[in-house]
Amino acid sequence: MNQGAPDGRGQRGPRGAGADPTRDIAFDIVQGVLEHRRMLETSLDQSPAARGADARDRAAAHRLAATVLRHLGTAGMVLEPFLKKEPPLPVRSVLLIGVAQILFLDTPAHAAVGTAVSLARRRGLTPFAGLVNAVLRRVAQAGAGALDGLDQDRLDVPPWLWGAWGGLARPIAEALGREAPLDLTLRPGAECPSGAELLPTGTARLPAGTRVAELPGYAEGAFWVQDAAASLPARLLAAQPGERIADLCAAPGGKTAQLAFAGAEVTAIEREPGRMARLHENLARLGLTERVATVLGDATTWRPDALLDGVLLDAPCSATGTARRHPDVLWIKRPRDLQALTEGQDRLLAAARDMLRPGGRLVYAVCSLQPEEGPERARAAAAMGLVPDPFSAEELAMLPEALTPEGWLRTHPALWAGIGGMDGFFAARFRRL
Ligand SMILES: C[S@@+](CC[C@H](N)C(=O)[O-])C[C@H]1O[C@@H](n2cnc3c(N)ncnc32)[C@H](O)[C@@H]1O
Repeated sequence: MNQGAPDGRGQRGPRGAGADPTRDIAFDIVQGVLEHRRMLETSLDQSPAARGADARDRAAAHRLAATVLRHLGTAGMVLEPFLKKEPPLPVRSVLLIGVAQILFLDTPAHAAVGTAVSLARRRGLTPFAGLVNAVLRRVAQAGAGALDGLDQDRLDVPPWLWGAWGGLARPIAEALGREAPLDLTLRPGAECPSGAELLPTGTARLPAGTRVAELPGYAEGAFWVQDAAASLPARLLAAQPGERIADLCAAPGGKTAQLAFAGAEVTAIEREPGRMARLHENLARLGLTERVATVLGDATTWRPDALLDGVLLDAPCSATGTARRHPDVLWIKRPRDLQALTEGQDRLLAAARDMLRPGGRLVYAVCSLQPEEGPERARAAAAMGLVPDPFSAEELAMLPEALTPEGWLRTHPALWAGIGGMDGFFAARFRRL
């Protein structure tokens, strides 16, 4: 029965002969990312094949599509010698799904080839079914040897990002080749879930692929999903009980929750209604609904009734620091996107400054590895009259490698590589005069 679906489940079954929701959904995702430059998650949500699919099929398709995107450059290079001319993009997507299964997932080669041919037929690509069969058979014959001599790290990162990451490019690329673990921030007093490793940040770490909603304690709000690095910016704002703090770009609310559990009076501002709904769900699950005020609106124009003690600005950014979890970002973002993002970051920085009382603190953070969104924005903030308030070695004693000479936080996926790495974050702290 096992036809080698990436989650080890059969291709056929109660859905009827020939049904293969995992690969159908994965195809929609890969096409959504490569053809329409839509994010992986958005492509999954919009996949016609995903409608009505069960959670396990969706999860398996997500993993398969993410594997394609994580190895996109390498998989393309593997196909190169076997293609006389460039096939149409949908055919290429079918081939990439086949290559990912043969070389990067434990799918038996005959199943990877056979299911790719069926996928091509179901997607109206029957004239190319022979090509798919022939090319993937040759890839399967070559096996791991197809990867000989390929610089996979280099191939799987677009050149503009490789250049921008400088000396860190290779270690980061190596780390991006691996799936990210599941990191959880525990509510105060909650126990570490069984089997989890407790990290120096206080984060509980579980293996990649763990389903959070199935963990005991999830429904009761004992923890929330938050990468180890993502837990640092809110902590570095050092919110005190009773302080008035705004979290300007709040959804889905991981940092809002940290601030609220620290005892601050938190106002969470979020512009997107759909994301605000997720923030509300998370606050409800964590029992924080009564303790956090929420505002659906634009943080560049919102102003508090009275000046604040602190502001956390977790600004929208290129999100290249999250590429381990979202390998699509590497292929969707373009250099020209940075300009609009940095202009938005500056508008938010200026708004944040104007919300603070004299002496009030601002932590600016981005989950980006790009210098334009990190150090260059910290300098722009200083030019706006915000006074740098460097992080100290004591504050970052659990992660001294992340403290820069300027007193900024700079994490990247190759830090803690031996225990699963972390997302790339930049953060800097300021005070208002
Ligand atoms: C990086 S995410 C925030 C993640 C969040 N801080 C957390 O830790 O869970 C950025 C969020 O800012 C929101 N956003 C972007 N521009 C905004 C604006 N001008 N005003 C309010 N929210 C905004 C986006 O919709 C998105 O939900």
